[in-house]
This record gives sequence, C-alpha cells and structure tokens, in this order.
Amino acid sequence: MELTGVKLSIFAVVVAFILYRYTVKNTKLTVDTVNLTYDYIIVGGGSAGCVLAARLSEDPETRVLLIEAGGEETENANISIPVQALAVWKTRWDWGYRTTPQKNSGFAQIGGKNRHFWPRGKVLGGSNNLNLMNYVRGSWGYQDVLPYFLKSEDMQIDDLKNSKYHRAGGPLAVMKDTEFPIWKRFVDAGKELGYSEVDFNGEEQIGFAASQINVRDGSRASTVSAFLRPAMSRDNLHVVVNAHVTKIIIESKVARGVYFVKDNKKHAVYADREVILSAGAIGSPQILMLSGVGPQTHLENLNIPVIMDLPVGQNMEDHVYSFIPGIMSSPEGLTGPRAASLSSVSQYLLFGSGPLSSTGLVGTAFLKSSKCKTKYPDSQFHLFASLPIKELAHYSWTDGFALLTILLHPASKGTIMLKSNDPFDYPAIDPNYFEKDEDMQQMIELMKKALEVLKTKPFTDIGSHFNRLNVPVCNHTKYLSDEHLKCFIRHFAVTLYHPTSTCRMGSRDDPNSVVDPQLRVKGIRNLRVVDASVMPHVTSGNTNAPTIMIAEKAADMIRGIDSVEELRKRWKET
Ligand SMILES: Cc1cc2nc3c(=O)[nH]c(=O)nc-3n(C[C@H](O)[C@H](O)[C@H](O)COP(=O)(O)OP(=O)(O)OC[C@H]3O[C@@H](n4cnc5c(N)ncnc54)[C@H](O)[C@@H]3O)c2cc1C
Repeated sequence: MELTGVKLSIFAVVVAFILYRYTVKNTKLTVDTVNLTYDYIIVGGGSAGCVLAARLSEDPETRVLLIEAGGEETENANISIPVQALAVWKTRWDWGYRTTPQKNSGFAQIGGKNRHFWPRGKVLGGSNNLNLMNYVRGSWGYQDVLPYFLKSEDMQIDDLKNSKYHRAGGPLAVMKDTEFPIWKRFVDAGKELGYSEVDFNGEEQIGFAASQINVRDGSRASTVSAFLRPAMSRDNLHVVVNAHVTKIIIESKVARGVYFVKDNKKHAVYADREVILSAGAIGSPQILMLSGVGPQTHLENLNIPVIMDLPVGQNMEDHVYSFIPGIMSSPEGLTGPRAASLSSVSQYLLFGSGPLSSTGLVGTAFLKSSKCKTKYPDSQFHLFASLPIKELAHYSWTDGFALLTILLHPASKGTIMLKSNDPFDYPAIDPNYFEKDEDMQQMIELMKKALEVLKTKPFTDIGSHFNRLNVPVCNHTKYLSDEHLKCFIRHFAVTLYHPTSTCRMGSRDDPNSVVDPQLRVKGIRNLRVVDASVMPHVTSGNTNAPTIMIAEKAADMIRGIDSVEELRKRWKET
C-alpha cells in the first residue's frame, strides 16, 4: 500500500511538472515588497480571498493588496491533479491542525488522544487547493443568491448548460465525475430505494447523482486558477505570499491596516477604505481575537486589551461523517495501481482525462432523516470510489469503496478559542462532535440507510460486502446492532472539513452574531469578514461553492454595484 503511494507520487509529479511548464509559468509573480497604503487589504488568499481580490481589482482605480500566509500553489505539483488532492495534506501547504481531545469521537485517530486531524490550506487558493473539488450549493433562498452562483459558473455538463439553474461562461468550471463506473451503481441503488437521479444544484436537492466537480481540462479549478491568476497582471492588484498577518491595527474603533510578518520581519500596511478578513473559519476568528475583538472574559484572561466584546469563535458548526467501508469484486473504482499505471498517466497527459482527473468522490446523495422537519435535507452520502486507509491519506491496493454518511445540521456546536496571545500559536479547535445524543442517533440511522444501499442489486452484483465494519475494538457489541454502530462511529467518524459560523452573520441586535448583513464587524468601522466563517449556519452540502458565492456578493456590496442584474432578470423570466 505504501508502494502504491510512492509510485503514484512519482508519476504525478512528472505529470504536474509538464503541466506547470505549459500552463502557469507565464503568469505574473507575487510581489516581495508592498506599498504603504492600499484601498483594500484582504487577509487570506483562500476560496473567498482570491475571488474578492479579483473582483475588487476589476476597477483600475482601486488599489488592492491580498496577503497570504502560505506560498504559491504552483510550488506543489500535486495540487493541480485532482486524484492527488490527498497527497497535499500534511505537507507544508496544509496548516495541519488537530482538534482538542474529544469526549465522544476520534478514538481511532492516528496519534491518539482523540484529536481529530483538520487539514486547511496554507497556500494561495487556501482550502480550495486541498479540497475534493465537489461543487454543491446547498439550500439557499435562491431569489437572493442564485445570480451570484450563476456569475461564477462555467457549466460543462451538456444536459445542464441550458437549465435555468446553471450558466456557461463564468470562470469556475463544473463537470461530472463519472470516471469510475461505480458512480452509476450508486445512482441505480438510489433508484431501487425510491430516490430519483437529480441535479442537486437545481430545483430538487434530495436524490442520488454523480458528483459535480470543479475541474477544467483535467486540472483542479480553484479560485486561484479561475479567478486570481487571470487578474494578477493588473497593476492595481498586489499579492504577497508567505506573509502571516498577526493583528489588525484598530484605532478608536476604526480598522486602519494590519501587521504582518514576512521573512521574520514585522511590517505594517494601511487601508484607506477597508480591511477585509478572508482567513477562513479558523484564521478569521483567530485574527479578530488577537486584535481585541472577541469574548471579553476570554481576551482578558489572555491579557489582550478588549476593543469589542463579540461572540467570535463561538457557534462553530461542521459536517461530521462516518462511513461504511466496502469491498467489491469488480474493477470499477480507484486503486493506487490503476491511477499510477502507464496508460492512466498517458491518458492524462494526452487528453486530461482518466483516473488522474477524478476526485475519487464520485457519488453524492441528499436525504432526510426521520427527525428532519425542514424542507431541505439533513443528511448526505458521498461515494468515495476507493477503500480509505490511514485517515484517507492513501488509496488502497484492492478494489473497494467507502460510503460516507454525513450529518448536515448537527445539533452539537463547537468553538475556536485562543491558546495564548502569540499569533503563531494554533488556536484551540473544539468541534464537540456528538455532544448531543440526537446527532449520534441520526448517524446510526444514516449508517443503517447506507447498509441498505449495499444490499441493493447494483451493489450485490459486484459482491459488495462490509466485513471491515467488524472492527475488533467493537467486538464486545452485537455485530451491526445500534451499540456496534455507535462504537464504530465513535472510533472512525471524522470531519468533512466544513467548519463555518465562527464569525456568523446576523441582524444588528442578534447577540450571537459577529458581523451584520453587510458582513461588517459590529462596532468597528472599515472592517469586514468575507469567508466561510460568516455563514449563519453550515449549509446543507459542501461549503466551497457557497463561500465563493458569499465573496461574489460581498464584492458587489463593497463596491456598491449590482453586477448580476441581467442574471437576476434571466432567472425571474424563466
Ligand atoms: C481537505 C478538505 C476537503 C474539502 N472538500 C470540499 C469539497 O469537496 N467541496 C466543497 O465544497 N468544500 C470542500 N471543503 C471545504 C472548502 O474547501 C472550504 O469551505 C473553503 O475552502 C473555505 O474557504 P475560506 O475562504 O473560508 O477559507 P480558506 O480557503 O481556508 O482560506 C483561508 C486562507 O487564509 C489564509 N490565512 C489564514 N490565517 C492567515 C494569517 N494569519 N495571515 C495570512 N493568511 C492567513 C490561509 O492560509 C488560507 O489560504 C474541503 C476542505 C478541506 C480542508
């Protein structure tokens, strides 16, 4: 199994090197020194930050600085190759967080102490460059935000190009991940269980489907490749990397600029208009608290002078998942040897297709549990076309799959708190998974539903079985009883990497919110947060597309323009 990883890496690096030479070498580089002032300073070049920098700098009169703690995405060859996403985790392009020890989960996490591994991108493109590229909008009031989803989108799926929910021509490519035939069995299994095949980014979210992914010509389509790189030749946009923002400069409750450390030197840079935090659901609350904006007692305990008492870092929501590992007798999935074979590499080099162009996460379904009272789903499946091993960090040698069972709206909430007033100290991340028993009950129900999927004809036809569910550590319980599933979940459930709501948006008088509906930090002028941390609640699906939508909408709010009038009209007329 280790050999597979090595082989795959060697081939992949060769492939990416060639791609690099032909695709990105001509783009303008980042800057080494910055000016003293800009109109806007954006902190964090991730999913949101890259979109914001590109949109705000469309106006040539506006001077924009984007500051990113990590390096450039072109430094790591694996980032652009979809199937290699997992190989970027635990490298220097990953913050590589660990949660605090958990009471109810994480018992099987490597390293012990029940501390979940939380990868986050520390690189231009942010977590968008570590993610699995699945494109899911989740449930939103479409009247308000659909035009912004449409603005970004370049739909490549023929059947959907003319749907009123989609559009071709935006920067972000969307295609189907149908590389591994097991995706079709997944959809057919759904039909056998009474679900339709749906476009979950359209009219109806509930049902089964092949995954929609952000991949263009076989390469990862991220906000850095789709939005930022094409804008980087503008003279009014500066991008500085390997620059760690340590504090916002706030004077008389007005944000004036930021301090950052680059090459071991401290710098100050000033914003004539606004400082915008896009450092993500961990970074943004961390920087706010370091700057004196956060829960009063917590900051006082760390000797940080309090400027504004706000519930920063509270109310964190995340998607947690468990999974059914399955073995199958048919060569329909992703294995190390299949991805690294000569034919696979050749196919990728010549046509940008084949196993290397797949995310591996080929199936997506949305469902409602028995307790769901909302019109949107509270449960999700992802079909991963390979047997996961080692915290999902390698692909297996044998044919298999994992059916991921995901809680979309867990009742248990977590926190991000500072451990010290040192800006380089990682914060304490406590997701608090399964604190509420209702989450465990829902997960058990979902695991049973997943077992039903494995009993459908499309799966029994390929001899699917799940004997690895019989983990020795749970042997004291009756096999597949609720107790057995609970034991399995407490050991193996992990994050789906979607933390949100740590600087949540709410009305001016909502005591649980940090930013107002214009995403301005309450009580501080010239300071906004634009990233996944502002979501009032985690969405009913993966969080990248919604984060991009938030950045698109924020760019309009900041510029005071309506760039989507035509798209809104089109939506209303259809
Ligand atoms: C492993 C993984 C898999 C995922 N899979 C999917 C998926 O398939 N589909 C999906 O929709 N979503 C997925 N997600 C979630 C999605 O990628 C995130 O929700 C999204 O990227 C969040 O965007 P953001 O802009 O809020 O934060 P990020 O993209 O994390 O950007 C924050 C940026 O700020 C920088 N930063 C932080 N602190 C500082 C500082 N002090 N100074 C300067 N810069 C700083 C970071 O380095 C980073 O570049 C996944 C996430 C991960 C980690």
